[in-house]
Amino acid sequence: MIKFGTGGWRALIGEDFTKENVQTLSQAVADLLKARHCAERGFVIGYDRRFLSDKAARWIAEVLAGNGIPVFFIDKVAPTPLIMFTVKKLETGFGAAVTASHNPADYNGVKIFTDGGRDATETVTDEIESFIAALDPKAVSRIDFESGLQNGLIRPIDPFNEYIDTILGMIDTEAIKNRKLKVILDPMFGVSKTCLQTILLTARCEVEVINDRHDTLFGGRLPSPSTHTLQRLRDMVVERHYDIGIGTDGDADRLGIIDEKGDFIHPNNILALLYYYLLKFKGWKGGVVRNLATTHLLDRIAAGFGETCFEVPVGFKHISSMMEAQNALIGGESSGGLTIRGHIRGKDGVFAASLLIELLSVTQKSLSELLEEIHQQFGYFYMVENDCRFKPQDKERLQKLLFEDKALPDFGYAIARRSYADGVKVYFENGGWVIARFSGTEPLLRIFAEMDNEAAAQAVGETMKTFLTV
Ligand SMILES: O=P(O)(O)OC[C@H]1O[C@H](O)[C@H](O)[C@@H](O)[C@@H]1O
Repeated sequence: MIKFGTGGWRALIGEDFTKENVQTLSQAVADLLKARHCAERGFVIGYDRRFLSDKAARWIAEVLAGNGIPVFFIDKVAPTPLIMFTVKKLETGFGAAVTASHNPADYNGVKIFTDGGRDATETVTDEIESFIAALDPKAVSRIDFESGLQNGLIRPIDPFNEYIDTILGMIDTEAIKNRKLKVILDPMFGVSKTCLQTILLTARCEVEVINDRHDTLFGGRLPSPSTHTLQRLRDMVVERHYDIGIGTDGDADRLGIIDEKGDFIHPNNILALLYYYLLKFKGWKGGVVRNLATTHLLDRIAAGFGETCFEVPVGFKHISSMMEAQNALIGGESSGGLTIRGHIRGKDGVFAASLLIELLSVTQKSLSELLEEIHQQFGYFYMVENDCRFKPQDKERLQKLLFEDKALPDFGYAIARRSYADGVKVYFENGGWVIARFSGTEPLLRIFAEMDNEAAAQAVGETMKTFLTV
């Protein structure tokens, strides 16, 4: 079965991620391009370092070329944001990355991109799913990859320089050169190294890279930057006195940061740091877009500068749409993805990391100092995440309880309102909140709680978890 979730189609290799399904999906994409009369604009394809990614990228190219659609093929492992950037640059209108992003190693998948280098909206993925439903698997048209190269329908491209130079053009490299930062990079066996290392070296940072060999098992860890998965990076930052440690997820659209003390900077705080920096130090104007499981510290910063914070469901496609509608300055999620106005409309871990390096250089402050400044000014926010696995037979019970009965436990705080825009979110009168929602990328129920102190956030999260798991 091919079903799109929060960020593209992801499936277990050998179960649903099969050659046949990849070809079926590609034929449906070809049908969509023809139906929308944009087939002649072509299609960008790139892939990450996962098991079968390079082969699956060729399977997609063969079907699109078999349908007469010109394919721009990035024939080396590439960060997802670079592929999105290429969709924007070549104005193809559509493109795809073979990746399962931060999922476990036995997954792979396909992300579909649209105009301006952004994640396909639900309307587009719903349309692809309906083309799949209507498709006779025997009706897949394909040509061999080699024939596609020969007849020119498949064109190998190398957009690395343009992407790297564009990012270098967007950051203050002179300020970075003067600061002479010591940076350690952990690509988590993924694809960020070439771009990020080149950018940092060009800006004369001292750079060390760990975990960069090709290992489709990601060193046995989940390729998702977190306080646990970046343990080695944390140790090295402290032992070798780096100014910053940068971790990127499997396809480099998300990032995790370790500060000079070895502390993991939560993506919520990365967003707060960058938004505050752009407003205060660069004097830029504009609102911020966050999903409903991301810190409300952003609302406070926005209000402090006379700006607005916009809330959307989880999924970067929603962030992109709202950023566009509101011409917002920055948009991001607590899961570690962000972008800013003027860059691609999707999240970019390489760009976000480069901007943080600029922030360190321009402000001449450490991340922890700057974060303290923000907290002193706008208050303290603590978020806890309690993911729980549920058995498939339990999903129905949970859905009924939460969305039909609309039941809730007693959290001990007065409730201001609730939202059912994505899962259930309860907003307390004191500014705190808790959310429970089904992940669209993993078989998990995600529970997040944010309060003004850690103990309260833990307690609220636990109350929700106990209520749902008994
Ligand atoms: O919480 P989930 O539904 O698993 O989504 C977690 C994340 O997955 C992907 O990376 C999406 O691109 C993000 O937009 C989303 O925040």
